[in-house]
Amino acid sequence: MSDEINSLPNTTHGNQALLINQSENEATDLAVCVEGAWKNYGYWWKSMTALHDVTLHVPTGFIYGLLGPSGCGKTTLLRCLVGRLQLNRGEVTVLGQRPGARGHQVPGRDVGFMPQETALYKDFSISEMLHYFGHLHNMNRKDILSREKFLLSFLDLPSRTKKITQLSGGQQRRVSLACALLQQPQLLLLDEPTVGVDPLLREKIWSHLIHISKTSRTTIIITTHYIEEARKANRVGLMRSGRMLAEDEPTRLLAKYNQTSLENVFLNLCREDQNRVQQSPKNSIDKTDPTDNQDAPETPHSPVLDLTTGETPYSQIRRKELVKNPVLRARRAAVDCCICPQMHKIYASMVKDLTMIKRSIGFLIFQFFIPVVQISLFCLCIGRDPQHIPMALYNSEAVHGFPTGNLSLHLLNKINPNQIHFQSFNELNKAVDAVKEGHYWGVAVIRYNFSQAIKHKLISMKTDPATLNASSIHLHLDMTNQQVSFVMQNVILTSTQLFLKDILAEHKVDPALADPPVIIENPIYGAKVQNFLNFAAPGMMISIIFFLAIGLTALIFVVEKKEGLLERSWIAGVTTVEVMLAHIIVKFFIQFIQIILMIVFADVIFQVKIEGPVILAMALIFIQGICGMSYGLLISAMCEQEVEVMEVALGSVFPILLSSGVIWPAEGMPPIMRFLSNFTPLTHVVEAMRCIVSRAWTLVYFKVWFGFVISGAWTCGFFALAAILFALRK
Ligand SMILES: Nc1ncnc2c1ncn2[C@@H]1O[C@H](COP(=O)(O)OP(=O)(O)OP(=O)(O)O)[C@@H](O)[C@H]1O
Repeated sequence: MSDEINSLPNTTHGNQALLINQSENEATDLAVCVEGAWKNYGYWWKSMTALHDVTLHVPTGFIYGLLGPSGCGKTTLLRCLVGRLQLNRGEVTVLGQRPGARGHQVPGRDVGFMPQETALYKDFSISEMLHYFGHLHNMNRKDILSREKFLLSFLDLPSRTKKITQLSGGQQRRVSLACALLQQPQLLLLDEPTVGVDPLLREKIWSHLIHISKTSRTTIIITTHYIEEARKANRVGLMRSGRMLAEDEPTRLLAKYNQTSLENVFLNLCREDQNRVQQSPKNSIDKTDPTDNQDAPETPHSPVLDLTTGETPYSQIRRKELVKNPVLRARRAAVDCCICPQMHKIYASMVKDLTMIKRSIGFLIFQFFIPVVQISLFCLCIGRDPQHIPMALYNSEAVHGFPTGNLSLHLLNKINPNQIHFQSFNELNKAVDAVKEGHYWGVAVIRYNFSQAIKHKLISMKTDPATLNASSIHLHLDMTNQQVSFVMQNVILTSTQLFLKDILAEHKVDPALADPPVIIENPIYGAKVQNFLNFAAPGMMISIIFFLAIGLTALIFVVEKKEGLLERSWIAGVTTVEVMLAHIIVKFFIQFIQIILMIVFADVIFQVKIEGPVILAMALIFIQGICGMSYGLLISAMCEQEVEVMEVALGSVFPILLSSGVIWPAEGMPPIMRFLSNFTPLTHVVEAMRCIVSRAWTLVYFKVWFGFVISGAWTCGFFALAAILFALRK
């Protein structure tokens, strides 16, 4: 129950309590009561007022026609009634409580809402669409089927198995109406239900609405552009530019204005309103922010009070007490948010997600392939040593053939041709020019007296500069490619060491003399021969699943939001938590298969050895996938269009990837960047993954469990932010 309303003295509020005098002098309870409603869109100078001090009263069992031209605020008012929009000022009571109040079924089962856009899942059949809403409202299968049968025949719909995409625009609107009528709610809010409907069917729909309003006391608020069809309503409200010009029975309005059509009544009211606005000293009501004007006197145009018969109980409500109270509203919102997720709503959302997947099997297979292709390409293209590096060779000793005892040939034979591929030149200048032209990565130069000098150095222990110079290979390298030049130097250094050992052994000297004074013992972790792949692959596995989850979730939710599907589900009572839980459960299976395929490819085919428990590695990747989903949800809360999603998602991929130490060790970053990298959602998780994969660490190690905790914390943070943004941007 609304706290403020309860606290108001001298007012009688609530579904059963608030009574109004009808023209027939009957006492009728109010299903919907709106008092002094102001609604602004946007902030600061961009703000525009969509509702100006609107008052609306709909007794239970009434059909209320909400009329007015396009843009006058009808949809805004309906969205306030179902709790999708919060008023800036004023109060709304629907079926006795504030919409969205804890435990209230508005939004939820008690309200059937038909939005202006069709808001249907295009790939679903009519039956699947009805079943989705039926499950959301916790209806059993039998009830859903019996209502489905009735609605199909009543709304003149084609076969239940027909897809929404195969229906005409008018038929789609009727399916949308069927979804609103499905659970036989106490309150029906229909935004333009008769658009695109032929006159006969329009008549039938009206008869049905009148029938349910009489027999089951369903309250119906209907907006329409066809002003005359609203004659059938018990009460109409005529709106213009966000203001309620009049609210009364159609016959009484016709009598009061001495007119034969509601169109003319509306014209008269518009003229009166126009004069009133022109005479108003302010004349700038559209720009007024009601929240800045809370102490201003009542506006002179208080049409409802002017045009209804005399004093009503609502006029006793002190408007000033209905002003925005941020603390109270924040407290209310926080309490309302703490709703325990309900199984039937999660189930309905899961069935809906699975149906969507079923409709796009190709896309599902594609989803399985993406991580496999990405990890395979990564393992194939990244981290391997460059091979067959072309190098020029100028061997002075061999220019005129190889003399006996030629040691340069011996040395060159030690160099693996698969790693460095030499091309001999007879002139040094030509070899250097070929490097300058980019044909080779460098020139190896061997002096004419190399063999002699080597013997002098090793056997006779001569170390004068001339001997040292002549006994060395001279490398003139193109150092523009770090990895290639590193491999060239490394290969030539190791081969030379082997060559020296051979020479020493030939001359009965211990070859160990050629070893550098460093002994690399068996490593504590990892293999003696390491490669870049082992370093980068764990990070890549985490990143692939993380970024995939971001993209897919963000796109799915933005499309649903854009097409009004998410809003419709929210009005049917689903919460963001339930939608997300359903998404996670369904994605669990997809992600599970993705992770298995990726690990099999990396481990079995590309030999990325996972030393630790594979299950732990999979669990970490999985949790990071959920983190990606919640980040995707946050992106979808921020963006309105798919293009924006792509921009934000792609815009975050590289900064996160580069600063989290996935590609290059964080130890190589400047201190400030290294500090900042602690605050990316990947850094600690990737580190934990490396510890599991390379060091066989388990959860008893700090770095591993910290990775899990950080991933969970980012997930909760993204999710909370997304929920707040969704609530703020309603
Ligand atoms: N999300 C929004 N942000 C900013 N302004 C909005 C938003 N939604 C509606 N408006 C503005 O509020 C005013 C009322 O819009 P609303 O959709 O309630 O009108 P309507 O009477 O339902 O019109 P129609 O019959 O064409 O649907 C319009 O001027 C519209 O431009």
